[in-house]
Amino acid sequence: MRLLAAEQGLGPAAAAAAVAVSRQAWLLPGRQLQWAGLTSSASRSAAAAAAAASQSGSTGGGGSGSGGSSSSSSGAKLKAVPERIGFIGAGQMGEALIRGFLKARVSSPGKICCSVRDFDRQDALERIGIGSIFGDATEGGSEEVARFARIIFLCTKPQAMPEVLEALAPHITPDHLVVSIAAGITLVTLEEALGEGARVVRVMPNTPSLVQSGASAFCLGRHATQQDGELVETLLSSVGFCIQVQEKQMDAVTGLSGSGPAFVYLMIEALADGGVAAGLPRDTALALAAKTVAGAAQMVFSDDETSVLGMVHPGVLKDRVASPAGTTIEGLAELESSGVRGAFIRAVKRAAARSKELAG
Ligand SMILES: NC(=O)C1=CN([C@@H]2O[C@H](COP(=O)(O)OP(=O)(O)OC[C@H]3O[C@@H](n4cnc5c(N)ncnc54)[C@H](OP(=O)(O)O)[C@@H]3O)[C@@H](O)[C@H]2O)C=CC1
Ligand SMILES: O=C(O)[C@@H]1CCC=N1
Repeated sequence: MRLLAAEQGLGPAAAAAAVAVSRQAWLLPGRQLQWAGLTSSASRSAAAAAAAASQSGSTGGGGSGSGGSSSSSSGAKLKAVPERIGFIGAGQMGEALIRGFLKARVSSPGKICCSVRDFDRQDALERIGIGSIFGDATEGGSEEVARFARIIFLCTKPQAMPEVLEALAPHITPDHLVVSIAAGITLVTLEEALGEGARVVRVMPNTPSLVQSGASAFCLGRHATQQDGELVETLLSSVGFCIQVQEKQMDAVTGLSGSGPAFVYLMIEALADGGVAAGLPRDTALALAAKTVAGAAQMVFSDDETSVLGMVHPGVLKDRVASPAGTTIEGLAELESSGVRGAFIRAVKRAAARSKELAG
């Protein structure tokens, strides 16, 4: 398209517009995109705000800390959530959420409790100020969490969920909202295990929530109210981007944004290896690789003449980097001949399929 514009003697602006037209095919006509409950009419500013927040650094979503409000990563003022929050399991993802909520000041250490199994976990949580730490969820911990909190996050491995749900079920009342982050575990499984009328939300967060740059999706169970959805959205928005999806999309979300950080880390590591191979010291190579990935991701959310719903198509951005007969196109050709694009697609599909398998 760019070549065509040049052949027609168009200037850079007209050429950019021509590229925009070609790239807009990626958005289906009339498509409604929902970002954290916002409809497409508002999503451009939400996406731009998300990018602005992430540009402000790792604490970009952090709140003012006064007056009981904080800022979401979309820049909107969030009210601190008054309800007490319990975590059953607080490992990699549970602790990332706890730290993220605290950093965003959407909750406070006195309003959070955890059920954990080992002393290391207990120490780590005490160091961030959590005072109410209970033992194994299958040995009384769930009862104590249910007594302490009205919102209960289930953050154990999917394989541990049957016994955790069995232990928790007798203590769940209509006042509780149960939020599961377990890959693959369906709303029906959660609702059946927790008993008739249980208010359940299924969430797929990711670990960058720790630094207010998470990407989460959620779906509501049969008995969860709109207010429950708004509450979960408030919490997840405080630690990054959040979007409501249909449950049938949750395995795909898991394969993409749940597992995705690991795929990107592998890419950063490989880029840094390339830098070392080309002669850079390891630390310089790693810093350049990670900053390049972060900056490239932010560019997708930049608002230019080609953007649609606040996003620029990555193909447009890629084309702007690659000069004719330059360095980038040589590297891109190498990636394409190595099948990297297909490898990423297959990685997401395989991870999504594994999420489906975990449903049992
Ligand atoms: N890691 C990630 O990036 C993401 C994970 N998830 C989901 O989050 C969940 C947790 O994953 P992750 O944080 O990685 O796993 P971790 O193993 O790091 O954390 C799970 C924690 O749960 C604890 N636990 C297990 N059984 C009990 C019990 N009966 N009572 C109290 N605590 C218990 C474990 O303790 P112990 O160590 O003693 O076994 C562990 O600390 C999974 O369901 C996963 O699918 C979702 C999105 C992203
Ligand atoms: O690897 C896993 O199973 C979890 C779910 C998504 C990310 N980590």
